[in-house]
Amino acid sequence: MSRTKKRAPGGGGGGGKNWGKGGKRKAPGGQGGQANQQQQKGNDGWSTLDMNNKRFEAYYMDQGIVPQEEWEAFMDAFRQSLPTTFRFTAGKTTTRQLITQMQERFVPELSGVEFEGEPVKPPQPLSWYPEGLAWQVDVRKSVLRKQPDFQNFQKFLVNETAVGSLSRQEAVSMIPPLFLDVQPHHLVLDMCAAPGSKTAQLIEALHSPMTSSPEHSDPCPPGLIMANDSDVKRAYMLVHQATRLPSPNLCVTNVDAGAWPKIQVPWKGQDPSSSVVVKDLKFDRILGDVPCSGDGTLRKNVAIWKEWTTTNGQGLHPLQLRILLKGLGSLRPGGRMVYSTCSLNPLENEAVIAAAIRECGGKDGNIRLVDVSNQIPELKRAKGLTTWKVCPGKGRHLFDGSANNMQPKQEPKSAKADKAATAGEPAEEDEDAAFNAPEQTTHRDDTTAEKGPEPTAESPGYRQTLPAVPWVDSWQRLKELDPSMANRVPKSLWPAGDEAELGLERCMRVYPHYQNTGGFFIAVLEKKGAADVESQSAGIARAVEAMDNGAAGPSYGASSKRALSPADDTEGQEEGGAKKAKVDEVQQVTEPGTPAAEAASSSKVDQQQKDATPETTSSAPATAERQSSKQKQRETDSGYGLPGGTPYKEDPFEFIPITNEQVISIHKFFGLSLNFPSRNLIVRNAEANPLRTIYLASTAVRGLITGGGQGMGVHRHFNPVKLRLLNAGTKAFARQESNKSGDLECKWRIIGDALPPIRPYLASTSVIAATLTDLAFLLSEYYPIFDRIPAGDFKETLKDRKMGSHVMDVAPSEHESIVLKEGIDLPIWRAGASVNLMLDKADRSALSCRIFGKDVSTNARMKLESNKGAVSTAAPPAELADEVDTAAAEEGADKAQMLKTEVSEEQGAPAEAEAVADVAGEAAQP
Ligand SMILES: C[S@@+](CC[C@H](N)C(=O)[O-])C[C@H]1O[C@@H](n2cnc3c(N)ncnc32)[C@H](O)[C@@H]1O
Repeated sequence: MSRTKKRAPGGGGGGGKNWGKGGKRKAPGGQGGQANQQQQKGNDGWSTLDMNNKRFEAYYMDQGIVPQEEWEAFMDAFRQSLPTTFRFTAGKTTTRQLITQMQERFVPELSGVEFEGEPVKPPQPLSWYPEGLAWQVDVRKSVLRKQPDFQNFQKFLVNETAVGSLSRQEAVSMIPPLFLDVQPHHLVLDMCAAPGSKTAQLIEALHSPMTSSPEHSDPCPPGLIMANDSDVKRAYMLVHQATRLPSPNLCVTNVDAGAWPKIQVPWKGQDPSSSVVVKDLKFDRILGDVPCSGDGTLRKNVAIWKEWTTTNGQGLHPLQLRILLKGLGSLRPGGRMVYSTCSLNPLENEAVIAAAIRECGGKDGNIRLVDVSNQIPELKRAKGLTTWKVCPGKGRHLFDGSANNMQPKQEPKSAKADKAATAGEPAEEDEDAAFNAPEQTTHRDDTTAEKGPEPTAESPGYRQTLPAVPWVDSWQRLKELDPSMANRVPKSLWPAGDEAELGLERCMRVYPHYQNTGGFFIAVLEKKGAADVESQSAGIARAVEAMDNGAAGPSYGASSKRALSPADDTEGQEEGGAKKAKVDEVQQVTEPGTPAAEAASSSKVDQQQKDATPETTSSAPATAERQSSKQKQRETDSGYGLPGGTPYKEDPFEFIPITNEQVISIHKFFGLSLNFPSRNLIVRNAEANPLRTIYLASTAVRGLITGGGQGMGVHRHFNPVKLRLLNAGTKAFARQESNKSGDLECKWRIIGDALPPIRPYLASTSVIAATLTDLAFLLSEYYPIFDRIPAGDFKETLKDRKMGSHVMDVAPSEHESIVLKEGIDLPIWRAGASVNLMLDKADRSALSCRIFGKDVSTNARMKLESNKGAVSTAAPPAELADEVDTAAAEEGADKAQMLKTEVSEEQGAPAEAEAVADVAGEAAQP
């Protein structure tokens, strides 16, 4: 059998030169030279691990996840490193330019490049991703970094990633959001969102559904994206990521999705005479990209080869089911939820989907799997399984006989264990360790081996060379064999016979050999009901507007008080006769009297969840007793969380009164039109006082923050406490200190990232027309005093403008034979005698490379000069003596630094900065 670059059946994959040089070594079992005994080692140190795991092969071969004739291609693909894949941000003004740059510059530049003596295919768009937005290069990241041929391309990727125009993301990870079909008016929940690759796609889709064209982008759509993660550090990663894709519609929360709370919001019907009432928030779209064993990521996380055991997946099943049920309970009729994992294991996939549908009433209930087989037809995928096998825990002790011929024991385990204990014999569980131990036992005896060549992976005899798996036919059978084990294992792991009826074939399995990717599982579920039911975003907006106009707010009354007890507040919110999705739903899918919920809570993962998330099921008084007075004091000092829950230390989210003098000065200076959503401006202090940063939120976000009734401690509103809200909206205005502050009419500048949502409301007096020549000057000039600005309209208009923040509107134009095809808006600061482009270093470099094909910014020049030992030491012109600090402060600060400063100054504790630093090295997950 050749272990070569066999082209994958799915086309497009497997054949690229994206793996290291294969070395062969003698297999532990003594039969060398086969693909499954291959060791991968590239000259860039790709991996020296043994990429074999016979238990893995035996387990999945028995599950029948791919046909025998594809087995070799399937396993072979897993042993190769992943290609590099990335996506351009949909709907940004730069997106089309960047795609053109790929086509016209990098595809030709990288054609004919070789790696390890073989040609590498030039970058190509992923055929199944809309609008040519996603691309693939058939070399792994480390090669891109090290090979000189890729240097310019690598720089391009780094620059554009830093400014949010591009996201590196594994191809399969891009799939789930595509099936959600997010629209601008949708209320969207991403239940397990960190580190945020898919959240980014959801944000993009909300603003510009699957398009590369900025004309169809809505900078402040009616919908909402709520990105949640139960791990607080990872949730702060989401906050950090959000700075790359600023959106007024984004909220970041930090709760256990398996105990997703009921959220109340103000709502008003379409009838103008109706009053504002309270509604439970129902989402139009939900993504449940749940925690999983991750064996579909073998190509990236090579340690899994060694660590994988048959029990990896099943411990997560209860948590996955709880999260899915909570999601389905929070969906509006006609709403859609996508459940996904990067695991191949049916126990984490089809078994979870089937149990959830059953729990919601089965095939006649209110949840159905959507047939998406005609959507994204270019994406090759396999159907979901309608049957699978279960090997519960370390089940080997349940059997007699050789590993290849397991017979159920004659006596139930418990009786035998008792006897053994009496006789002082070792516990039989030791045998399980043997099955799951790293050594791989092959079961061809030596005589067979001598008889002929080893069967190839695609021949029927191959399975005999792998260990047997201790499968148990049903939960009832397990109960007969080992009642105590059965008590700890959920019945919902096993197929119940109704899988085909439930439509499990509609699930999707993506395998690595199909299109040179990792492995992934995706299921699209829908809550039955009219798909055209109005999104709650419209009712929330009507309610918020009515309250702005003096209508009475809703009465949260007793329900709000009840919500103070988290134990009361975790029940499901089904409509239309669906069963309630309770926190203990796992219990309901097991044999009566079987405490499967115990199994759930005894699983390691669950325990970790409990450690990391609010104790939402504990009783308040009991917890209060446990708290030391010191801890109580700390909580009082730093904010409040739910009683008994993790303290919630965030500064409050306060909307600034529109009568605030700073808001009035912003309105006047920028000539904002009357329909600018001034009421949606947030600050992070209890006094609602604009000190350094003002955030802009969408109306749906305002409804969410102000809903839920009265808050606690420093928090005026309850929802932020309940959801442990970490971030809302996007930074819009920053206070600009200047030596000439006294002369400023308005001390606030527009933050560049927030230009898209603010630009439509700006008066023409805040915008200054410019050309590419003016932009080239501002990018490359150390001291951009008025006298040095190229003669023209920009210079003349600028001189007449007031000191402060303006927008430079660069029209399509030409400079030194470089053509700018599409106009761009950029923030500038008009100082006393100079003007500055208000972009940080990364933005300047990226902009410069994108337009001029090289970095012409002062930053690059400074680097170059310092390398040559000739840094410009010329003093700034006298005109700038009292204003250089304004420019330098802005230009010198990169985003991360700005973020840290702002966080530590505004939030008292630099929690976000710390979290970002802690997780900085973490690679984006699929
Ligand atoms: C597979 S990752 C999600 C990847 C993410 N969707 C992306 O595309 O970047 C699973 C995430 O779930 C989070 N998680 C684990 N248990 C959770 C729970 N009970 N509730 C919410 N999030 C949870 C983990 O912290 C982890 O960040």
